[in-house]
Amino acid sequence: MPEVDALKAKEWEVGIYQEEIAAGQGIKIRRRPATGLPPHYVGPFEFDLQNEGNTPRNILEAIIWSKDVEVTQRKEKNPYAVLKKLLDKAPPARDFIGALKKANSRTSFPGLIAEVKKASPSRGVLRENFDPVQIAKAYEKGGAACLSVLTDEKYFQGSFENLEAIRNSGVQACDSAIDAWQIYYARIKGADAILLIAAVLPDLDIKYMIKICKLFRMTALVEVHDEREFDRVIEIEGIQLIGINNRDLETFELNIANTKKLLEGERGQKIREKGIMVVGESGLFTPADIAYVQEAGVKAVLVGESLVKQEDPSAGIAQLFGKDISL
Ligand SMILES: O=C(O)c1ccccc1NCC(=O)[C@H](O)[C@H](O)COP(=O)(O)O
Repeated sequence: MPEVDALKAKEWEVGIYQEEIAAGQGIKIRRRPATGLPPHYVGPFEFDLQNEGNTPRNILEAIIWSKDVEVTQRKEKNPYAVLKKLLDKAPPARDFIGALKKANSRTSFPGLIAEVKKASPSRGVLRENFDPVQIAKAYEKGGAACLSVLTDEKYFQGSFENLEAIRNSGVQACDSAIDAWQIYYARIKGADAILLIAAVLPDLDIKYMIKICKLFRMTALVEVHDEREFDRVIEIEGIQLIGINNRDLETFELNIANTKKLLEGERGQKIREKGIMVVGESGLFTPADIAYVQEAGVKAVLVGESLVKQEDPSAGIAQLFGKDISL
C-alpha cells in the first residue's frame, strides 16, 4: 500500500475511535464525514469505496462538517505559532460573567446577551440592512450586558471582521467553537467568551477548551439541550456558565419549557449548590417568556431573532423585558 494511503487508513482508524468515544457520551453529531475506507486497488485502477457516512444527517452536522473544513484551511494560513505571537497584542479579555451578574442585580431581570446575527439556518435572513456595529451600539444603549457575535459566514452570514469591529466599539463578545484553534483566533479578534456546544464536543474536548479559556481569562459558555448533555457537563470541573438551548439544533423545534424541565428537581439543586450561572437561550419573544425562564432559575438570557428583527433593537430590548432596562 503506498505511504499516503497508509496515512489515510491511520486517520480513518483514529476517526472511528474518536467517534466511538463521542457515541459513548451520547453525541450523535459526527465531526466530519467518514473518510471512507482507504482506496482499493485492482491492478492500476483505484476505487474510492463510498459509504453512507458521507452525507450529513441534519443541519447541525452539516454546519460542523463545513466548520471543520473552514478551520483546517484557516489553520494552514494562521498556524498556532503565528497566533501565539498575536495574542499579546489582543485587548485584554473582560469579565463576561461579571457583566451578566452586575446587570442581573442592577435590573432584577436576567442579564442580557444580545445576539448580532444577520441570518440563521432555521429562519433565513433576519435583517436585510445589517450594520453590525450599529446594532451592537443599539443593544448597548438598550441595556444589554454582553453580545454574542456570530462569525460563521456560510450559515449565519457573520464574520470575524464583525467581531473585531464590534469589539473596537466597546462591548463584550462571544463566539462558538469546535476546535481549540478558534479560541485563539477569537481571542485575537477580541472575544471575551466562547460558546462550547455539548451536542458536538466530547467531555475531554470541553475540559481542554475550558483550560485554554482560563489561560486567556475568557469565559466558556457551555451549551446543553437535553438531560444527558446537562448531566455530562455539570460534572466537568471549572464550569461556571451553562446555557440551556430551547432550540433543538437537529430539528429546529423550539420549546421554552425545555429550560424549566432541565432546572427542575435535583438538577436545579446541583446548579445552585455549585454556584453555576444558567443562561436561557433561544425562542424568547415576550416579557412573559423572560418571566417564565427567570422563574425557572436562569440569571441570564441569550436572545437573537426577537431583537435583531426590530427596526430599533434598543427599543426592542425594552419591549422584550416590558421595561427599560438601560436605566
Ligand atoms: O438558530 C438556528 O437556526 C441555529 C441552527 C443551528 C445551530 C445553531 C443555531 N442557532 C444558534 C442559537 O442557538 C441561537 O442563535 C441563539 O440561541 C438565539 O436564539 P433566538 O433568540 O431564537 O434567535
